[in-house]
Amino acid sequence: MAPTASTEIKKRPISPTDVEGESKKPNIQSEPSKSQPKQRKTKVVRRKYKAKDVDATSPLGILQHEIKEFLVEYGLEENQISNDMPSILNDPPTEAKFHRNVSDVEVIKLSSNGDGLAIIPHPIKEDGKQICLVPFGLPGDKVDIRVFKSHPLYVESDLLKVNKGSKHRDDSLIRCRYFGKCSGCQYQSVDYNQQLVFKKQTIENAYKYMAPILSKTDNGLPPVKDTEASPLQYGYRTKLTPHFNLPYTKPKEYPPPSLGFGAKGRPTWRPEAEGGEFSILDIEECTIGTEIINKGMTNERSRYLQEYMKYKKGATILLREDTNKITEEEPTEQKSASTDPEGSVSAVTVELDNGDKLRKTCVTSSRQIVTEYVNGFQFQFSAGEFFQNNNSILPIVTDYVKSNLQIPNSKANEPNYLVDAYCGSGLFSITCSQGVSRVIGVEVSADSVKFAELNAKNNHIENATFIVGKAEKIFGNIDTPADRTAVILDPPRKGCDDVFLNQLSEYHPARIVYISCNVHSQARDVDWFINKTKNGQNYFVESIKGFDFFPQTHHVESIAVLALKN
Ligand SMILES: C[S@@+](CC[C@H](N)C(=O)[O-])C[C@H]1O[C@@H](n2cnc3c(N)ncnc32)[C@H](O)[C@@H]1O
Repeated sequence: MAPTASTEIKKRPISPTDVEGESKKPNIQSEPSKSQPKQRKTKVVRRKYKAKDVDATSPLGILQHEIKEFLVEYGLEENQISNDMPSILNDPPTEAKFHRNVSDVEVIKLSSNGDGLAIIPHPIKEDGKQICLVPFGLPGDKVDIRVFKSHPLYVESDLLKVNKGSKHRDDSLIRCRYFGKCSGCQYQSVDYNQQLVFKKQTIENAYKYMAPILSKTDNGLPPVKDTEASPLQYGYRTKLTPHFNLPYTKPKEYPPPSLGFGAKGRPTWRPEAEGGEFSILDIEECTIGTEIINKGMTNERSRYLQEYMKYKKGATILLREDTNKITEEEPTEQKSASTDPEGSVSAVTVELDNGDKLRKTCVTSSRQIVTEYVNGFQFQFSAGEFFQNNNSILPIVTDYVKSNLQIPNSKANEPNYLVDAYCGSGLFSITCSQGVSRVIGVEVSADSVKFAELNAKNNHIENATFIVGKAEKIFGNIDTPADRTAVILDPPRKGCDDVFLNQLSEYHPARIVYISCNVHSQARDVDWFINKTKNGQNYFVESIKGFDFFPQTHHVESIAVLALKN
């Protein structure tokens, strides 16, 4: 069904959007001439380059640090690597010189978002160089590329051909027929242990760039621990969201637009990769998705192919795994879930080592309640709300968090407490509740708090209470003695704000366990907390460790533990 990729190397059409920050079309205006009223004179307005705002903890923000490091390592000045954006925008011959093919480029290192980084000759400056992003490039690869997009201090390219593979490259490991085109995975051609090494380096770099004070202080940071492997390296993702766009002006009849995930450039290095030549790839299966999620994808795809003409605009399809225990006594509750073309609910049955049998289905409605099991605890939540996406690693992560909450020098029977900021539907509050006198969870989503309360009840946890509110306002409501309280932080990608970190410092808990899906905002927050808040200097970073929630991708979850100095 998915069109096969063309092996021809197509020249990208020159487009205004191929220059960062420039989106306007050339503005050509006509003005009446005073002397000859009938003749029209054309005035060409030059297109201006305007840089986009970049979040400092996003991959583009981190790229600025990586570029600076390159300049130092290679003894280059900024003016040697800079690109003349007004000329690229306004002068087609210059543009053609920049957006060109370059052969036998050596990939030097990996960027924080898993792209290779290379240095190539500058197309205009005699002693100049360009810093180039090479998607799917690995350190040591020798590759042919096509530069297609310019930015003031770097360029972007498509990978055309791998001439000599890096020592880390083994393309026989690739399992996905879309790998090389899909923006989801970057590391399928890398041995799994090496992926874990790359992720450890990402964490080390994140602290180097984003925690400048701690990383320059003797004993400011402990060595980053080895990254914890995911028990499942494929077939682990319990949620996927394929999407599609529709044409702006719809003819009476048109073929189904592709349904899948975003494409990564227009590479030709894997001519066998499927998915078509679209910005959204046409995808029928995802190798990192669980078996039932892939069944759901097949079902929803065939439904989409029948019904796409009924949609008014593009949409995202939710695929969320729902797990229910099969018991002899009670029949499994029949919830609505993705059905095959014959109308039967698709299901997968799994038998665990302890003899428990689980029935998995795929839910597509964001409001439907789904269930997951972690370390013997049952969790329910709305399919559209946040829940971690890799169930296989959650027992390891929750055990690790729990083991790091111990208040030092505790005497037997002394009460201790747990505050779980950004608690969602109670994952850490509940899995860490045993051995703690009281747990208080705080969460901005009232829906998630409703489920946190339900999950505590269903798991017979009686020492947990949950508050709907912003973590930034939490400390007015917390009455537990700070020296007996550990705090878990698990904020969204953007991290914690200064208001929250100042209050946390004022509160002065005995321990802090900071879990993050964006190690760059974590590193920034840890540096700021210790060096810029009132009581921050009383803490030290006890440990930093990565957890591989997303094998085959560049993503890494990081847990930092902060403890009070003696
Ligand atoms: C990364 S999730 C972690 C959830 C939970 N710890 C888990 O593992 O399932 C972050 C959570 O923070 C919540 N959140 C976002 N901003 C918040 C804020 N300002 N105060 C409290 N919670 C917030 C989100 O709704 C989301 O549930």
